[in-house]
Amino acid sequence: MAHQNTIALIYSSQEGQTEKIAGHLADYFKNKAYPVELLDVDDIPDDFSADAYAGVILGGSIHIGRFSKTLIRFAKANRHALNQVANAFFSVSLSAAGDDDESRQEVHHYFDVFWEATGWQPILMAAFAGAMPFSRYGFMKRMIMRSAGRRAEGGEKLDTSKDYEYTDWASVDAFGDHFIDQLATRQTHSEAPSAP
Ligand SMILES: Cc1cc2nc3c(=O)[nH]c(=O)nc-3n(C[C@H](O)[C@H](O)[C@H](O)COP(=O)(O)O)c2cc1C
Repeated sequence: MAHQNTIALIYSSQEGQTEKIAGHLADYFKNKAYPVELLDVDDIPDDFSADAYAGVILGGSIHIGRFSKTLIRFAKANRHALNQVANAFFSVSLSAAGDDDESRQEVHHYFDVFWEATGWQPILMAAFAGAMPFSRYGFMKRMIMRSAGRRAEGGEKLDTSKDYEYTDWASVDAFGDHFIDQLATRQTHSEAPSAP
């Protein structure tokens, strides 16, 4: 059983950017003296219990319009326990790097799909811009991301010999601060004396 002060940070990542963001958040919380458990959703132990933690954050990336099946399954199975503790969700996608209406609609659509598939409405949510690590892509991913990348980089400027990162780390830190606020509010409420 985890210590009651611990934050569980659970991520699903294909090329490493969501894992990097989750790792960044873990360091951010540790620097503020919160114990953290960083877990890949694919390696979650069977006896995992969300309500053994002070709070749980889930993070997942989008590939071809979808979050990973394991992440969806996990959020759906644990949705009631997640609501018993401080909770948050973040998505990672290339759409979140765009500042046009189409990109914003895509980001909202991904959240809608997540809610519909899991039945879980997290208290705190954020959409972070991801990355295009061309050096990590095989043939198929390179082909897919070449056209998506042209949109992100403005046409022919795209250089597929480079890795691109769009994550705004200040907004990741701000998300961490909002989560700490939520933890503090819950703690205050649970410590408050009950009404006579
Ligand atoms: C094959 C592939 C498909 C993708 N499809 C989408 C997509 O449909 N929408 C989107 O916004 N981003 C898409 N992306 C971008 C990823 O969400 C982005 O690269 C993110 O940083 C990946 O995070 P991860 O490394 O944690 O898996 C795609 C990336 C790849 C490689």
